[in-house]
Amino acid sequence: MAHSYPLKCLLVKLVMAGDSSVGKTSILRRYVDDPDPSFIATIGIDFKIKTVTIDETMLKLQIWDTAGQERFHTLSVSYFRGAQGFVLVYDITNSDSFKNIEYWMKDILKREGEDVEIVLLGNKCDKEDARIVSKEKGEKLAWEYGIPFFETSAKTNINIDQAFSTLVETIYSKKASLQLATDDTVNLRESKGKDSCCNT
Ligand SMILES: Nc1nc2c(ncn2[C@@H]2O[C@H](COP(=O)(O)OP(=O)(O)OP(=O)(O)O)[C@@H](O)[C@H]2O)c(=O)[nH]1
Repeated sequence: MAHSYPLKCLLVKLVMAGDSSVGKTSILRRYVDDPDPSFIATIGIDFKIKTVTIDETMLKLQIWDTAGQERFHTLSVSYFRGAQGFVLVYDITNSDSFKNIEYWMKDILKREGEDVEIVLLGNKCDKEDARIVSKEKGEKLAWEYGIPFFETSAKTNINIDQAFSTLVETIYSKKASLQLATDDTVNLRESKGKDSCCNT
């Protein structure tokens, strides 16, 4: 019987980052649509799995939802290690969360170097009346960092899929060539057939 599995399956680690209450968990829940989250209660770190297919390749996204509170900062950044992509979030109604993007960027680049993909999200764009950070400011900051930018709403489901798709497609296009040569060293794991990472 001809197998129906795609030829390749790659594991991609993504991390949600940004200040407390900007909406990281809400964005992730909206994207993954998973009512039964995996939760490591003792350390307060949550992750979810979502599988997407690009071309003939399955990508198993392991998305870590870190805590934005200052007291968890050291713990949160410890989960940055080995990530290929970051969803960096601020709240358009909270200017501090926008100012702190600079520090989150430094944390990411300091730990993971330049070889990561990052997407910047200005979340809660459904709250136009309470807006403090203009869309232009968000666009300008993202342009300075050379990363994609979206204004999103986890509440009304604006641009959530688009933001993740952009991030994942960029990772896929850049890593696809590397993976053949370096495999695990770029933390993209390929497997085939019955024990594939995507056949869970
Ligand atoms: N109006 C509106 N509210 C949102 C949106 N996203 C999240 N919220 C609300 O903002 C609050 C914080 O959301 P969370 O998803 O818990 O934020 P977080 O970034 O995960 O917070 P930490 O876990 O403390 O880091 C909750 O009350 C959400 O319902 C959005 O797009 N629009």
